[in-house]
Amino acid sequence: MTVKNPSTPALKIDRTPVSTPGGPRAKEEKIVVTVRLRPLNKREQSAKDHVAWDCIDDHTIVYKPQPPERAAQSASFTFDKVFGPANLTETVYEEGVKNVALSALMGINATIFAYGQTSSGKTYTMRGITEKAVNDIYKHIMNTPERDFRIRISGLEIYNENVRDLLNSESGRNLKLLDDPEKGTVVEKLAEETANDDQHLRHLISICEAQRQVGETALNDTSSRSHQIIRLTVESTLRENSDCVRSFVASLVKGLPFYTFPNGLRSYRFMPITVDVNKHPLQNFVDLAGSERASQTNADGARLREGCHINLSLMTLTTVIRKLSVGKRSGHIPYRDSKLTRILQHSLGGNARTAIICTLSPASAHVEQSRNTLFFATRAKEVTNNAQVNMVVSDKQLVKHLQKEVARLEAELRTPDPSNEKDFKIRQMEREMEELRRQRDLAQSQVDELRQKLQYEQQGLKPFESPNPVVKKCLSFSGTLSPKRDGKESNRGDRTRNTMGRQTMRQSSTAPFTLMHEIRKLEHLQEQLGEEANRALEVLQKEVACHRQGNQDAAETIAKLQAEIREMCAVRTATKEVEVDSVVAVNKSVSANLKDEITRLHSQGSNIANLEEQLENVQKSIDKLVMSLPSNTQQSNGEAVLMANQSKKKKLLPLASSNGANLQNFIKSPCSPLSSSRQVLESETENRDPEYDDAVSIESLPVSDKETPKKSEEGGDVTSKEGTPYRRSSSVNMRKMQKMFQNAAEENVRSIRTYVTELKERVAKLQYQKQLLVCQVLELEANEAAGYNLENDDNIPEIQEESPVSWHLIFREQRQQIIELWDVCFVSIIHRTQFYLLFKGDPADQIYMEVELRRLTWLQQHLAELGNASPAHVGDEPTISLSSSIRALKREREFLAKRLTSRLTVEERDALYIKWDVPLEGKQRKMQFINKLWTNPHCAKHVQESAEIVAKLVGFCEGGNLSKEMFELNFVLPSDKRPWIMGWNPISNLLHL
Ligand SMILES: Nc1ncnc2c1ncn2[C@@H]1O[C@H](COP(=O)(O)OP(=O)(O)OP(=O)(O)O)[C@@H](O)[C@H]1O
Repeated sequence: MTVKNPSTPALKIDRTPVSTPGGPRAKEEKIVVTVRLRPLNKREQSAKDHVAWDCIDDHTIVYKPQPPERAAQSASFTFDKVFGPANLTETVYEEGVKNVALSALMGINATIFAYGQTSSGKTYTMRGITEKAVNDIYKHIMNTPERDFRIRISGLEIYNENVRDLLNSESGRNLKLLDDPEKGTVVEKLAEETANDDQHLRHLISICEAQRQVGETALNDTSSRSHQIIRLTVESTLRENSDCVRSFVASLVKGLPFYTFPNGLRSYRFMPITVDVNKHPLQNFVDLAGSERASQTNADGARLREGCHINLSLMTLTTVIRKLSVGKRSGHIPYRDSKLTRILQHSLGGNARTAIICTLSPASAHVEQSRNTLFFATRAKEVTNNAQVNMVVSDKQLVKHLQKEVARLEAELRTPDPSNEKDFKIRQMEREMEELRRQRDLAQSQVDELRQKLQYEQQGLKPFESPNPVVKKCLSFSGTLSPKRDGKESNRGDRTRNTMGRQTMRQSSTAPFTLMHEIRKLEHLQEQLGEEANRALEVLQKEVACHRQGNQDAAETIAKLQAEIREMCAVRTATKEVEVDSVVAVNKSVSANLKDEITRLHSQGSNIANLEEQLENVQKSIDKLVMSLPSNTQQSNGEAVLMANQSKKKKLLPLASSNGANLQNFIKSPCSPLSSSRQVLESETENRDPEYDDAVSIESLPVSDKETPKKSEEGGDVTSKEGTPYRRSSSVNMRKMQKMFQNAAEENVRSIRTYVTELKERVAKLQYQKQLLVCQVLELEANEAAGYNLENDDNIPEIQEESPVSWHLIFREQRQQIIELWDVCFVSIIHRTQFYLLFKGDPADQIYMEVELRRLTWLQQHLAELGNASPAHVGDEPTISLSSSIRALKREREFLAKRLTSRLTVEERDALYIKWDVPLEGKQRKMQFINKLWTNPHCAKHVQESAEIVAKLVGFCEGGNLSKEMFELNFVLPSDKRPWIMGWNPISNLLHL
C-alpha cells in the first residue's frame, strides 16, 4: 500500500536511530517503565474503600498509610513516568510510550506491555494506546511520501497456555511454536492480514479484541482471561527514484542478522537476503491477563483454572524480568518456561525497544497487589535491551549499492588513508588475536594443572587440591557441610559461600572437573557420616552393656543396630569402588566424564536411600531401646548391681553433659569412655557379661573405683558417714539411686538419638547438595551440547563475592519467589510451612533455597507444559497435573480442617475465625478458615500467620522437634528406591505429605 500526502505536517517522533542505519551496533537502552493509577471504580467506592496511593509528581508514586498504620510503612516508587487518576490515556501515550510505539517506523522492533492486577485498567489503557499508535503510524505514512509502506497485522492470544489465532478462529485451538534459527520463536500458521488503510487496520484490531476470551469475575465484569498480542509489521521501501537503498523491516520476533563479508569488513552491511517480512512483525501491543488471587476474584471451576494459568505465566515473566534486571550475565533466563515469554523473548532483553505500562488500582483493599506490581515495575526498570535497526535490501538495490561501494573502495586503495576503516579493522583483529592467544594460554595452563592433579591422584596423593584459586572457587559446598560449627568453621563456610555466590556453571572449562570433585567430596562426607554413626553405636553398645539388666531385647537391638551400620558402610564401600573408576578419566572428554558422573549418581540414588533408611532404622531401634530400658519395678532384683554401676556411672555421663549431637564432644569428652585409654579400659571392664557383673560384689571392687561418700542432693544418704558400702543403704536410697541410674542411661540414649537425628539431617543436606550439583552437571552438559564455548562465552558471569548483606537480600527475594511458586504450583501447605519456618536466612540455608527454587521452577514449567493435557503415567508413578495438584491440596486442607478440633480449643478456634473473617455460625467454618491459609503469597504477615497455624495443627513445634520433623518430612527420599535422579520427583516430594 502506498499513501501519499505531502501536505500533512511531519509527525513529531523520535527519529534518533538506536544505531547507525546499516550499522550492526545495537544501542543498549533500558526498558521504559511507566505507572498508571486509575480512579476508584464503582465497586470500590460502594465498598467505601479509600485511595491508598498518591502520584506526588510526574515520576513518583507514594503509598499513603492509613491512620492506624505506622508511618514507617509508607513507601515511594520512582519511574520514567507516573500518571495519576486524572490523566487521560492520550497523555499516557504522548508522554509515556509514543516514542516506543513509533520506533517501528524507524526500523526498530518495539513492544508495549500493560501489566497489572486484574481490573487495574490494562485493557482500558492498551485499547487507547493502540488506537493512538495506529493514528500516528498512518500520519507518519502520509508524511513520508518518498517511501512505500505496507502494514500487516496478526493477533494471537495465549489462553490456558494454548496459543490461539485471533484473526482466524478456524486455525486451531493451540498453534505450535516453532524455533526458527534466524527469527527465533515463530507461531505456526498464524494468519497475517495486510491492512488497506487505517480504518481497515482498526477493523482488524477490533476482530482480535472480539475474539479474545473474556469472563466475569468478582473484580471485573469483563476480565480478560488471556494474554493478547497484537502485532503490526511495517515494511517500508524507498521509491525507485530515491538514491537510498534501504528498506526497513523491524521485527519483534527476531532482528534480521547483519552480514559481514568474509574479509571481515563491516562496511558492507547488507546481504541480499530474501526476507519473508510476513514473519517479521514490527510492533507488539501486549495486553496481559491480570494477576489475580482466587480469594479476591472468587474464582472457581474454569475461572480458577484460567487464573492458575495466568499466574503461572506471569510468574515466568516476573522471573525473566528479575533475572534480566540483575544483568544478562546472571545465567540462564527461563524464556522457555512459558509461551508468553517465549514469544516475546526479543522484547525482553533482546533486539527491541520496550515500554511497560503498569496499571494500578488505587484501592487500599488491593495494596499488596499494587505493591507487587510496583516491585515488578522497579525490576523492569533495570532491564536493558539491545535494539537495532533492521534493514533488508532488494537484490537490485543491493547490486547498485555494491557497485558504489566497490567504486569507493577502489578509490580508497588508490589513495590509502592510514585512518581508514581497513587499518582500523586490522588493528582490531590484531587485538582480538592477542586476546585469543591469551585465552588459549590460560586454557592450556588449566589443562596442565588438571592433568597434574589427576597424576597426583593416580599416585595416591591428595587429588584436586589445586593451588589455583580459580578451581577452588568453583562450587565448593564444604563450608555448609562441615559438621563443626565453631567460629572458625563458620568463617570458612562464609568464605566458601561467598565464592560460591550465585555463580553458574559456566564459569570456566574446569567446572565439570570441579563438580566431579565436589560430588566426590560430598560422598566422602557421607562415608564419614556412616563411620561416625558406627562409632556412635559402638559407644552406645558399651553404654548399654555396662548397665546390663539381663535385658535380652536391648542386646538384640544393639546387634541389629550394628548390623545396620555395617550395611551402611558396605553401601559406601561399593560406591567408592565405582568412584575410583570414574576418577581415572584423564583421557576422556569432558562430556563423557559428565555422562559417567551422572550415570554414577543415578546408580547411587539407592545407596543414599539406603543410608537414609538405615539411619531411620537406627532411630527406630534406639527408640525401642529407650522403651526397653528397665523400669523401677524390674530393677528390684538387681539393686546391688545397679548401685555398683551407679558408682561408676558418673564416668559414663558424657552424653548427658555434653552436646550429644556433636560426635567430637560425644566421644572425646573428658568423662567419655573413649576419652582416654584408661577410660576405655574402665568401660571395657564395665562391659562384661551380665553373669560376671552379677557376681561382682561391691567389696570386690578396687578401692579406687569406690565412690567417695557424698551427701545426696535430695537429702538421702547414698552411703554412710563412715563410707559404709552401698548395701547398707536404705531401700529408699536404693530406689533413688536406681532412678538416677536409669535417668543417666536414658539421657545417654537420648543423646545418641539426637546424634543420629543430626546424622540424618546431614544426610538430608548432602541429598540437597547432590541434587543441586546434578542440576548443575545437567546444565553444564546442556550448555556443552548447545555448543557453548565456555572460555569465550560472553555470558560467562564474573564470580561475584557476596556480602552477608547481599545474601540477606537474595534470601528475601528467593523466599518471596519460592512462596509465589508454591502458590502457583499448588504445593502442599504443610511442606510450605515446614520450609518457611525452617529456613530463615541463615547462611547455610543458601543451598536449600537454591534447590527449592530449582525444583519449583521445574515444577512450574512442568505444569505449564502439561497444560490441559491429561496426566500421563511414567512407569507406575502418575505424572501430576495441575488439577491433581489442586485435588491433593484440597485433601490436605480437609485433613487440616479436621485437626482444628483436636488441636485447638473452642476459644482458640473462635478467635481465629474472628481474626480471619470466618462467620462463627457458618456450617463450613472450619473448611472456610483452612481455605484461607496460604492463599496470599504477597502478604508477608499472611504467610507468617498461615505457617504458624499450620505448624500448630500438624504439631511441628511440639517438644522442640521442629527441625527434626521438618527434615523428616521435607527431605524424605522417594520410597521406590529408583535411581535418585529419576526418583527425584519434585512433584511428589512437594505435593505429597
Ligand atoms: N484510567 C481509567 N479511568 C477510568 N476507568 C478505568 C480506568 N482504567 C480502567 N478503568 C475501568 O476499570 C474497569 C476494569 O478495567 P480493565 O478491564 O481495563 O482492567 P484489566 O486490568 O484489563 O482487568 P483484567 O485483567 O481483569 O482484564 C473497566 O470498567 C474500565 O473501564
